[in-house]
Amino acid sequence: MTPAPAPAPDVVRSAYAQLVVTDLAKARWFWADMLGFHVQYEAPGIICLRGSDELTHHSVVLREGEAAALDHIAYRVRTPADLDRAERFFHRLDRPVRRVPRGEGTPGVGDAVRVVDPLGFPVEFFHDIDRAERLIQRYDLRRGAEVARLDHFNICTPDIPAAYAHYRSLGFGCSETIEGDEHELYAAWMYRKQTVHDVAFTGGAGPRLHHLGLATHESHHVLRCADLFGSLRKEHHIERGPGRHGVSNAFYLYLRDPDGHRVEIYTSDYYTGDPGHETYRWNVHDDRRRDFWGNAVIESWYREAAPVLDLDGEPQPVTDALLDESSVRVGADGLG
Ligand SMILES: O=C1C=CC(S(=O)(=O)O)=CC1(O)O
Ligand SMILES: [Ca+2]
Ligand SMILES: [Fe+2]
Repeated sequence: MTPAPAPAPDVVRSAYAQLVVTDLAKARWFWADMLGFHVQYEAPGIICLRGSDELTHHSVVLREGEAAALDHIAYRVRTPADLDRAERFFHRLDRPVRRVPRGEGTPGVGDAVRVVDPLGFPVEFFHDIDRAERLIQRYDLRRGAEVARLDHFNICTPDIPAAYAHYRSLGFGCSETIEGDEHELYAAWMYRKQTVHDVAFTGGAGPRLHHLGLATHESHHVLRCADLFGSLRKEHHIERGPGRHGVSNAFYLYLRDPDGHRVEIYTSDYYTGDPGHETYRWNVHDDRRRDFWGNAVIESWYREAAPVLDLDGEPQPVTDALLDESSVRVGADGLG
């Protein structure tokens, strides 16, 4: 008899991502100088970064290594007791689970639980993290895109319904979906904090990291970011946009860092915190779903994503997609 699922940990929000980059100096230029992250901590081979609004140690960690990859994504949980819940929850699913005491994991983070979730992603759950100086009104320190905070993870996975079911079992709400005529699920946006998403699923070979969503306060920060890359003859870092999303209604720009890690500069989505918040469902044939103005989605955005590591730092094998949205002939995408 299948044992009942253990109570889920109480996830507060998507909190940080640790990326492997092959040249820390080049990455520092992109993430700090161009995006405007503040360097909270740096030591040989590692940099911890945070946005202007963030009051904890970091939201992005760059670790130097041989090949670009996602080391892990991390969710903050509400209480220390939620670490035990996370450990039991994923043990019950017969998934790899590892306790990481403060000092043995990511700098600034307290005791943590790391797992490989049922989708194959390396995920950390933590409660304690060092506080950091309030920079919210230090306008004198803002630069580049002036990123304010990490907003979301977007992950590539071959089985969107399985991803949806897993995150529902963790208590995530669903703000928006992209569905076929028979309601087959192509993509979903899911949340714990009271905005459009903490995590979203893009159909494709996986487990792979599609992008990190970084929030700025205003659309002019998104535009300035694009202008800065253009001015410096670094326009090749711009992959998609600027534009207005259908899903989320956010104003966006997608960039690729020196290792190809994708980031989204993202602003002006909406509140989802009331009881019974209703999911908004887009049809996969609606040209406005991914760009509200009907602009095509560049093929690399559907095809390219970063590999992820297991708990021992080894790359995870990927499984091909079950559904391929880019093969759905949609006028705006125009992809065959
Ligand atoms: O954050 C996002 C919000 C919307 C979209 S989409 O391109 O509009 O589907 C993509 C995205 O997941 O990056
Ligand atoms: Ca380009
Ligand atoms: Fe996004």
